[in-house]
Amino acid sequence: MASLPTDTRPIIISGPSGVGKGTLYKLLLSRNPSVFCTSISHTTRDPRPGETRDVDYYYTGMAEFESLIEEKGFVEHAKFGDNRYGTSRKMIEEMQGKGKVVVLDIEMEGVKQIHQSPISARYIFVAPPSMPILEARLRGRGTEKEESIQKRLAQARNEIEYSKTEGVHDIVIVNDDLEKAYSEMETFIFGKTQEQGAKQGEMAGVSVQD
Ligand SMILES: Nc1ncnc2c1ncn2[C@@H]1O[C@H](COP(=O)(O)OP(=O)(O)OP(=O)(O)O)[C@@H](O)[C@H]1O
Repeated sequence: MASLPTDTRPIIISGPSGVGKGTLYKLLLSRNPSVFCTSISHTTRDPRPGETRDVDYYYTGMAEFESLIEEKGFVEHAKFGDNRYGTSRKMIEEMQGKGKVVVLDIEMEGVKQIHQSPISARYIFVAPPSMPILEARLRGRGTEKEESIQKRLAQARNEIEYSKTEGVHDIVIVNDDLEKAYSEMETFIFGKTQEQGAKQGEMAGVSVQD
C-alpha cells in the first residue's frame, strides 16, 4: 500500500509495555517507507554507545528543554528518572509538510497530553490477548529484570483500564497473531474515511430499526 491514506492526521500508537506496539510500529514504517515517518524525540539524557545524534534523539540541555516546555514546543513530554523526553510540535509539522503521515509510539501520559494539545490525531491502542500472555512476552523479550516486569504489569493494568475510557482511542487492536493485528491496523489506517464510516453507521442504524 504505497499511496497516502485519506486521513493524514498523525497516528498515535499506544499500549502496555511488551504488548508488541513497537513491533507493529516498526513493521508499518518498514513496509510503507514512502508513506509514514516518525518524529525524533528530544531528550536531556546523554547519548548511549551506538546512538547517533539527530537520528536516535535530539540531545538537548535541561535549560533548553525547559524553555521549549514554556513555549509549548512539545505536544507531549515526560520525565523518566532524572531525564526528560518530549515530542516536538515543530518536528511533527515539518514531517507533515513533507507529505508524510507521522506515526508516534507514545505511552499513556503522552496520549493524555496529545489529547489536550492542538494536534488532531488518530489513536490506536494495542491490547494483549490476556495478562498471562503479556507477562510471557515481557519475559520472553529478555530485556527486563523481575522488578521491572512486575512494575510494567501493574502499569499495564492502569493502561488497559484507561483504554476503556470513551473517546480516548479510535480503535483497540488485540495483538494475538502478529500479522492479523498488523493487517487490522493497516485496514484502519488506510481504510474508509470518517464520512464513509458515518454513512455506514447510519445505514447500519436503519437496518437494525427495520
Ligand atoms: N503477536 C505476537 N505474538 C507473539 N509475540 C509477539 C507478538 N507481538 C510482539 N511479540 C513479541 O513480544 C515482545 C514485546 O514486543 P515489543 O517489544 O514490540 O513490545 P512494546 O509494546 O513495544 O514494549 P515497550 O513499550 O516496552 O517497548 C517482543 O519479544 C516481540 O517479538
